[in-house]
Amino acid sequence: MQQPPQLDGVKHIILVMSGKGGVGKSSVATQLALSLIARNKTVGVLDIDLCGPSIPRMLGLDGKGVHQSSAGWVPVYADENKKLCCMSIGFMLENKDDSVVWRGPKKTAMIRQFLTDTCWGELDYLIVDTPPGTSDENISIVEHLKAYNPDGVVLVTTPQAVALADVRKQVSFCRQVGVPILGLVENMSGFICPHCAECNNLFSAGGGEAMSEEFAINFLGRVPIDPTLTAMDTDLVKQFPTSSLFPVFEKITDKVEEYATRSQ
Ligand SMILES: Nc1ncnc2c1ncn2[C@@H]1O[C@H](COP(=O)(O)OP(=O)(O)OP(=O)(O)O)[C@@H](O)[C@H]1O
Ligand code: SF4
Repeated sequence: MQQPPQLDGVKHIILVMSGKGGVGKSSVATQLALSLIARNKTVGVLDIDLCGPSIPRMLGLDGKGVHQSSAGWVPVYADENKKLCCMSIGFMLENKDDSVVWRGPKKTAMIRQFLTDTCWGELDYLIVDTPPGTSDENISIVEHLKAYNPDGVVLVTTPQAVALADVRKQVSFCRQVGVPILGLVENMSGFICPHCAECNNLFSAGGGEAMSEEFAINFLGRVPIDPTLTAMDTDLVKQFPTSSLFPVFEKITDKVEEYATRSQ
């Protein structure tokens, strides 16, 4: 398949996936992007969760729209310095609560259009937030990006056994479709007490680390539950650098940058 020309200026492509819904995949994708822009990188976030797009809400961009220019779709910028741009079906719905009820071929066509018709410009990183599991969207994005050699996948799970079992399927999916796995993040791992900022383990911790060893993949880190995160949702871009999750993501981002070695 021909390389989409709109991605010519993109240095690294990272997909964020999870086997199960609600484990914090979009949060991890967003926080990784915010951590990268704090390092002065330029970042694009492509939300291909067509049936449940959450990136616009997470970045406080609900109600914003994508503009059409002569060169293609202009993504929505999330910050004043234009370091972070986003593309999501959520920017194209008349009402944010409208549901997208599409069959596979229409979803595939939309994903292709996101890649080929968006003016991504010069980006250090394009982070692709995917729907949970091994849906049509996940298969399409991997097929479309294959010609472009994505750096790999960041897998997200939670400590509960069922999410860990689902991650096994996701590892197998990545291996079957031939996309490298950059590593695994264990989200909602422990709880930061709002009173004393101490981190307590709610569920047994360490499952993600053990699973990483079992599958010979990198363990990127544990992200605790931070009760202030939901409150930050509306202004995450400004508040994230001062949040308790920022130092956690610094370490995760160090590893992601180290492993994202796709040749250009
Ligand atoms: N570490 C965390 N601390 C506190 N809240 C979190 C954390 N991670 C995620 N959340 C919250 O959990 C909810 C679900 O997270 P998110 O939307 O990122 O999950 P997802 O896996 O992308 O879901 P979906 O299956 O819908 O794509 C969000 O409200 C988010 O703010
Ligand atoms: S961690 Fe400490 S401050 Fe927080 S709720 Fe428990 S006992 Fe209270």
